[in-house]
Amino acid sequence: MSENIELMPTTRIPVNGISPLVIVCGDPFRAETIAKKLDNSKEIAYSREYRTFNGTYKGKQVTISSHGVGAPGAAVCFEELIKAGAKVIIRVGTAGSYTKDLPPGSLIIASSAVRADGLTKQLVPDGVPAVGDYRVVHALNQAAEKKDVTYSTGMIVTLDAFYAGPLEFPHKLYKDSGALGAEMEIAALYTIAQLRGVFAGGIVALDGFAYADMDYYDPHKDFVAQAVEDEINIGLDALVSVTI
Ligand SMILES: O=P(O)(O)O[C@H]1O[C@H](CO)[C@@H](O)[C@H]1O
Ligand SMILES: O=c1cc[nH]c(=O)[nH]1
Repeated sequence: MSENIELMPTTRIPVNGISPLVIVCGDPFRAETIAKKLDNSKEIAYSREYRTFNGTYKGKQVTISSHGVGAPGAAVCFEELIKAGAKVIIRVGTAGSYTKDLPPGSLIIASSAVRADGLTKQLVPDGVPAVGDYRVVHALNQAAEKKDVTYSTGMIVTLDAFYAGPLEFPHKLYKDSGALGAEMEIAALYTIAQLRGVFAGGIVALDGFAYADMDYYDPHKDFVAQAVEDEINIGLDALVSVTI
């Protein structure tokens, strides 16, 4: 008789088949890169843009999952991970910088995110902040302090659009309001974590300036690869050290 394992509908992640400790990233190939750092790594699901691995890092069971580009698709991943058993979720992503003090190749740990996305507007009222769990953010800071990296901790902006239309992105307004950079999913992660009672954090590698002309966007440079490698190690170290 075959075992009846319940799978989540969209990601095909097995219910109760993952670790409570989860790293998420946009790119399914980055999920594989992270999984290669684990002992006994095993791919457990690959559906649409959602690729999921289980393995062991520094003696603890962890899960790695990709969520694709943009808040709506990522939200499906976050919700299904939580239904399957995730308790701590750390996003390891990329972003554009708002400040010359954080040049491409450096890192941002997101203590909070501006909800400049559409998804969270359909979940919670305006004015509800998207905040990282203080223990997860602290664990990320502690792990970053042990590495030779340039990083800062603060507010990030989560946008839906990547390539601009005739409307100008309000990057200057966000920068002047204190934001350090822009990406596309952290506000969704923090909002959903707050709603579902789980603990989230995020770290991003800067691949350029957010206000630059995206026609020249190139996230495949060596210094970006190095920054991504650094943040993966920081994310994994934080994940297995966080006390909640
Ligand atoms: O590198 P990831 O995790 O995919 O994150 C960033 O890269 C994508 C845009 O190229 C968006 O998903 C943005 O948030
Ligand atoms: O959303 C993103 C991701 C990477 N770099 C950017 O400028 N924006």
